[in-house]
Amino acid sequence: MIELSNVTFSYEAKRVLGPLSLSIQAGSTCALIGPSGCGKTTLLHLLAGLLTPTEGTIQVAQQPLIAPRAQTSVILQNLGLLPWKTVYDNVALALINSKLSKVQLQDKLLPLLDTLGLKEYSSKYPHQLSGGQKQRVAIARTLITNPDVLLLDEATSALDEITKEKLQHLILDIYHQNPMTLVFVTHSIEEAVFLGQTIIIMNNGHISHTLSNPLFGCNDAKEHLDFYKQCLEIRKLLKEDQAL
Ligand SMILES: Nc1ncnc2c1ncn2[C@@H]1O[C@H](COP(=O)(O)OP(=O)(O)OP(=O)(O)O)[C@@H](O)[C@H]1O
Repeated sequence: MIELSNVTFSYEAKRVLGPLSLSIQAGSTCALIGPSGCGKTTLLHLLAGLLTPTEGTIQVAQQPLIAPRAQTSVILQNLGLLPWKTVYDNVALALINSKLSKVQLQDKLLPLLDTLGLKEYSSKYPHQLSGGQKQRVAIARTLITNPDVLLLDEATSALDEITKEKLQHLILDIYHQNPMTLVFVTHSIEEAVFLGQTIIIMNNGHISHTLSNPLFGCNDAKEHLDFYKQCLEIRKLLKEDQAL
């Protein structure tokens, strides 16, 4: 689904990523984890087509990626909600080019807002929402277009532990209902192990480790000791990388 071949990226003359080759299977989930500044967001922006590789190529769904794709949805760190639009209109914005009638739009939007626990907030503005509610609006806006690739940049980072867990379960449920290719940047080892089928550890613009995660997809993973063993393994690798 996603193929990177010898990709590098430089901001002005400074190379911050690569060369890096990577293959992500269609319908799988992939966590990107690593220390601050190692290039996770840059990689995600490249996958979104928001940045163009300095060298190398990226293919998504067998097509060269030369611009953002309509079927790829992205939630960036700032969420990109428009403060002057209501929850409903922020989500509806994703379908602005779809030529749906007002009623068709409502039929599509209201069930999704309901699923995400946002129906009662549909006429509220972003500043009237909590951090977790804003994250869910951003997720609703991306899901309404049925993306085949979903890219998340620290989607749960600003949230308290319980809200974070709820959102992680919601992301897993959404994935189970409609498995898209999900790539997410996280600073949380637990989030990587809970949501990542493949866990990619990055360091200094390179991939230092790629792990396949047998615990992925299990709703009650956090009830099992193996989950924490996997977390410890990743913690160890991250520490080893930083000691280099
Ligand atoms: N617009 C920019 N211009 C110049 N350098 C940049 C720019 N954006 C990022 N960088 C540099 O590129 C490198 C990678 O940044 P990136 O944001 O991809 O890292 P990250 O792993 O996502 O970090 P964090 O976890 O802190 O969000 C860093 O050294 C950063 O300073």
